[in-house]
Amino acid sequence: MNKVYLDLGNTALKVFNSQGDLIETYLASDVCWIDRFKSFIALGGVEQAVLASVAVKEKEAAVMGVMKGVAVTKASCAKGSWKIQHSYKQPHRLGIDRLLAIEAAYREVNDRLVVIDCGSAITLDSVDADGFHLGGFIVPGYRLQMESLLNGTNLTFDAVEPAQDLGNDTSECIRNGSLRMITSLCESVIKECNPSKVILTGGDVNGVLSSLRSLGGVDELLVFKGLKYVYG
Ligand SMILES: Nc1ncnc2c1ncn2[C@@H]1O[C@H](COP(=O)(O)OP(=O)(O)O)[C@@H](O)[C@H]1O
Ligand SMILES: CC(C)(COP(=O)(O)O)[C@@H](O)C(=O)NCCC(=O)O
Ligand SMILES: [K+]
Repeated sequence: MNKVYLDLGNTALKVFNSQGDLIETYLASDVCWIDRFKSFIALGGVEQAVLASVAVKEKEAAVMGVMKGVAVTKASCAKGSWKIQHSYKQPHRLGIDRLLAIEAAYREVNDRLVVIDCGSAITLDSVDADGFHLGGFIVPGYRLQMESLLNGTNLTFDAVEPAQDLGNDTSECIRNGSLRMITSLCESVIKECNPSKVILTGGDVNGVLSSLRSLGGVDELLVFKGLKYVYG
């Protein structure tokens, strides 16, 4: 497996091989995650890596520190040939995971699209038929919404599955409220942008936010594919 593709988000580090198989996942909440990643690299099979990182610099430095001896290419909007032109006033400020996801999606759809990434944060990005990034939205992901209520109020609640209905106890009101808020945001953006395709990605699309899958297609490999398209 000589070359790997790394997606370092605020919650997870995902390692893909060149075929797009997810071969390792490390959650930041796991105290030993960096040691486990170190053991993986110490196996010696990895010679090259392409890294997409939006993590805090300490976490990124820890990942880079483990990869001494590996030739690492760090993805950035300033490096590589992109089909997406974007709208950010300061281009380097756009999260590289967002840029890679819309790059991959646009290369496949070649038309107006909306990409929704449900991870630590939820991002929505709109692209026109010419590959121009019209802009987007960033809101706290589902877990962060729960954490902010736990941290900022006296509320306690259970881990019930969220649904779209009105809640009849505190837990239902909170969880369903967040799901409803996220769903409504997605629907209103889709309505306004009128894309020919909506693509959903990010860890929560397979779990707590799986009801969003009715809004479009799902592609868990968008960031990987973007890395592969732009950096080979
Ligand atoms: N402590 C945790 N234990 C289990 N799953 C978690 C934990 N924290 C986050 N997750 C889940 O991990 C997934 C991470 O999503 P992902 O899109 O990879 O996030 P990011 O790109 O922000 O790192 C989400 O489904 C999230 O709910
Ligand atoms: C918005 C994000 C925090 C999402 O990160 P994630 O949920 O994938 O961990 C990340 O794309 C980021 O740090 N972006 C930089 C700011 C911006 O895109 O405007
Ligand atoms: K995200």
